[in-house]
Amino acid sequence: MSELVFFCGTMDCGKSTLALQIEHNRSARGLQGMIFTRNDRAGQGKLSSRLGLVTDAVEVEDSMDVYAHVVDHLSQGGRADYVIADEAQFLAPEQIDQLARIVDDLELDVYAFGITTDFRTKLFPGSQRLVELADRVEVLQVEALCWCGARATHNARTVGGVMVVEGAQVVVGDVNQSADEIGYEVLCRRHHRRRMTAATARAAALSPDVLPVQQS
Ligand SMILES: Nc1ncnc2c1ncn2[C@@H]1O[C@H](COP(=O)(O)OP(=O)(O)O)[C@@H](O)[C@H]1O
Ligand SMILES: Cc1cn([C@H]2C[C@H](O)[C@@H](COP(=O)(O)O)O2)c(=O)[nH]c1=O
Repeated sequence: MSELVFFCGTMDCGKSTLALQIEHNRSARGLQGMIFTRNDRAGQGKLSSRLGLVTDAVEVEDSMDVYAHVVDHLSQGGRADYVIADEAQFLAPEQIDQLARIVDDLELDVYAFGITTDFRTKLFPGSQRLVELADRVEVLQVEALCWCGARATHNARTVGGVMVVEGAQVVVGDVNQSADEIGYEVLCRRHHRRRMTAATARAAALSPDVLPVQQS
């Protein structure tokens, strides 16, 4: 029975790497996948992992019907044995419904990968729809870590290392950006709630307020 699987986790936990591994293992056995992505950091029509691997993919545009795209491909004599959708949080809810239809009507496995929540801990609409529709939701096992060593569960947006809570939901970016750039950092819930990033924790530790007072 084919299924819709949502592989999720924080940023930088290995989702795209797993997508590329699934693609590699299936293509090594002669299967052919249809790979979708949207807004990958490597550019339009790319699925890339921080381990340096990258493959070509179909860029999902706003108005695209992903079900119709696969049907067109098949009806023109193309082959698709399974479907991968990376950065699935950026897909519209209707496009997630189209992925489910690929599973149900075309009987293809669909593997979707994405972060569940944004920098304000709110579900992305595409991820919400995946949680609602997926046959299985798998949380990635390679856990990203907060600066304190706890499992990172949330994504923070930063400017110069300082967490921000205002702004557009979608801003393509990466972890470990240099100062002044908009970047991201994964945090445990405790430190996300306290807005305490690695940089602000370091600054607080160095502050004279928290140094032991020398009595003479
Ligand atoms: N130099 C490195 N050596 C080993 N593993 C690395 C290295 N750089 C990144 N990684 C691994 O790659 C993961 C990020 O993979 P990626 O697929 O890009 O994540 P995601 O798609 O979830 O954002 C990191 O959590 C880490 O495990
Ligand atoms: C938290 C958050 C993230 N994004 C963007 C930043 C990246 O371009 C992607 C996540 O990619 P990854 O492969 O999982 O690292 O999402 C965003 O636009 N808005 C957010 O709130």
